[in-house]
Amino acid sequence: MLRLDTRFLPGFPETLKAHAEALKAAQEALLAKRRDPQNMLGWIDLPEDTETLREIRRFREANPWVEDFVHIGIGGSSLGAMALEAAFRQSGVRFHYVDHVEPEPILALLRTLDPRKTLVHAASKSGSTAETLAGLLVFLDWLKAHLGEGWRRHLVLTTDPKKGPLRAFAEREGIRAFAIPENVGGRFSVLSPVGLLPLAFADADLEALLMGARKANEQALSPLEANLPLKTAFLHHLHRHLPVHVFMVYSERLKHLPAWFVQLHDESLGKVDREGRRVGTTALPALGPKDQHAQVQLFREGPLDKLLTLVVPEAPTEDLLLPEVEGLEEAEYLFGKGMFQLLKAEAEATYRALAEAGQKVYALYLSEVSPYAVGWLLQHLMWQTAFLGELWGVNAFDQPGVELGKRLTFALLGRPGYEGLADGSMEKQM
Ligand SMILES: O=P(O)(O)OC[C@H]1O[C@](O)(CO)[C@@H](O)[C@@H]1O
Repeated sequence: MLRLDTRFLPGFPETLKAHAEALKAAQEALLAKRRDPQNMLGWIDLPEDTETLREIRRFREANPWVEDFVHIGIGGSSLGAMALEAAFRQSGVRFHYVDHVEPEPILALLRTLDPRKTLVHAASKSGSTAETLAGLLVFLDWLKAHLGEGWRRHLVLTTDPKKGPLRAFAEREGIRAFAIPENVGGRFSVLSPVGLLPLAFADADLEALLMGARKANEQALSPLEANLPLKTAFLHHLHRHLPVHVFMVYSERLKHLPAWFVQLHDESLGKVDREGRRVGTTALPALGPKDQHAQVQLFREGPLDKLLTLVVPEAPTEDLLLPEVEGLEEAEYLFGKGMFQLLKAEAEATYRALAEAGQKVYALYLSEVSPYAVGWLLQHLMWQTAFLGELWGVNAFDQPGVELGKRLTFALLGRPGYEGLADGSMEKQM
């Protein structure tokens, strides 16, 4: 379960009420877009897709031999899987992420893997992302060299149901390929097979994850009083003059969650709006308590240019008692306490210290770090982003700003059709 705490933002409930009509209009405008698949709102329906869940389960059961799972994908095609697998892995399967194109770590990984026990999963909505294709080329070659005709059993793809080079390749070669629904974009795809397939090999509780996400859906479809994502979206809207948004999570298990959120927030909302204005706030990832010893100095005494969200678990799923040790009396105040009590106290202390410094800060409490609560949180954040897109007058589901860099890369690599871009005639193409 998720709970919002705005105790250091006085007047927020009244301001929220005063804007109820505008927020209702934003909610209605977003929901009206669900009728057209072009609007890319298919992520709302993913938590209901029990058929895909069954298929993924069957695939996992049919492949009990997997000891190493290599996930090739980048951005939305890897960050969510990585965040959830790190938090909820229960199996002994080892996970490796190829979400980069640096040769040395890939070579180092290949030297440790046994191809007979390795499953390679390449995930890409478009099926044409250069980094992902490069990784796939290397691993395909490696599988073929070691396994001959047996390589097909060691490769699984997740991509668009109809379009793109990966879909075509899967069909030509008869490789198992799961689908990201057409109307689901990469950074909203964590609850599609992009995230669910690796999580199935992690033996994570997928039902609970999806059940939690359905709770966020329930809230997002409710009137304002019960609509948590609309409320947090409004918090961001109210503070849109603050350029930095710190997303600070008090959970080691969720250490990769801020990176997933950064892509969701920045790539969805950093845009030119309908009036031609540049809008957006810059999400900054932070992890408590580690960043208390790295970034909090800046948050306390640096510029008052931030809205901070602290994500804090309310209870542990398991706790550790801090024992008494003779000779370490300096730590006496810790003796007999649960370690979680220290974590909670640090989160609360940082919350108060940041508010005292004059930063704008609110907390989102997670009942615990469980698949259910985190599924709820992820879907909540996707709704928050979608509502913000409405409030800021931008399309939260495209990313035109990344295209030029991609085209220039193609030109630099001599890809046919992109000639001229790399040699200074770029301006002509812009
Ligand atoms: O899933 P794909 O198509 O490989 O894209 C990977 C990532 O690249 C982007 O398109 C940005 O270039 C992201 O939106 C996306 O998550």
